[in-house]
Amino acid sequence: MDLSKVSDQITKVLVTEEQINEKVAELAAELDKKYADKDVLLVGVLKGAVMFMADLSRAMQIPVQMDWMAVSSYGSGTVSSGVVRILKDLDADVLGRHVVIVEDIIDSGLTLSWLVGNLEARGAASVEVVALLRKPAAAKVEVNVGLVGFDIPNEFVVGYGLDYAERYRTLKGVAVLSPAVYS
Ligand SMILES: O=P(O)(O)OC[C@H]1O[C@H](OP(=O)(O)OP(=O)(O)O)[C@H](O)[C@@H]1O
Ligand code: HPA
Ligand SMILES: [Mg+2]
Repeated sequence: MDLSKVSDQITKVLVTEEQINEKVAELAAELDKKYADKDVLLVGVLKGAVMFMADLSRAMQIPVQMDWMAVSSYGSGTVSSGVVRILKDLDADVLGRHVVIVEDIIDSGLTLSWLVGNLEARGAASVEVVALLRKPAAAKVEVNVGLVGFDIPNEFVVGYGLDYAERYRTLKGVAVLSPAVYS
């Protein structure tokens, strides 16, 4: 859906569809170079990373496999609970494989720091993170991120996979949600 359809529910467009496309191509090229001769498993974090995973994986020119995990720390609110739950685990065994976690956003960092530790503990050969968005001012824990698309301000955003109470995921760009929608 075009951002213009919800102009009354957002305060600012942060990243346009065009900017996302350009950045996804850049990130894919970097991953192609880095993992040229490696057996790569892209791990998408449901549901937010669905759009990013679909675009990033197709922009890559090396063969990769995809798998998915669903973890949740937000529920229907706008602040992380800090408690990470596995809602759906991987189908693949990551032992000895090069894992690239594909995330839509690093906010507090709690989800990813937990996830990186979890996959390392399963014996992955390497675990790297590629995130489209990051909120540096919201970090509660440091996450060692390999690649980041855009650093954004500490405001609640929606679109390109990111939701508020399961809405707005299908927007083509990323925008700041008007506080009037959730207060
Ligand atoms: O850095 P953090 O503060 O941990 O926040 C980031 C995580 O929160 C969101 O997921 P959410 O739990 O909302 O699930 P969803 O992807 O299904 O919307 C987002 O997709 C990240 O996975
Ligand atoms: O700003 C956000 N928007 C939507 N989902 C999120 N999950 C973490 N941060 C965000
Ligand atoms: Mg969410």
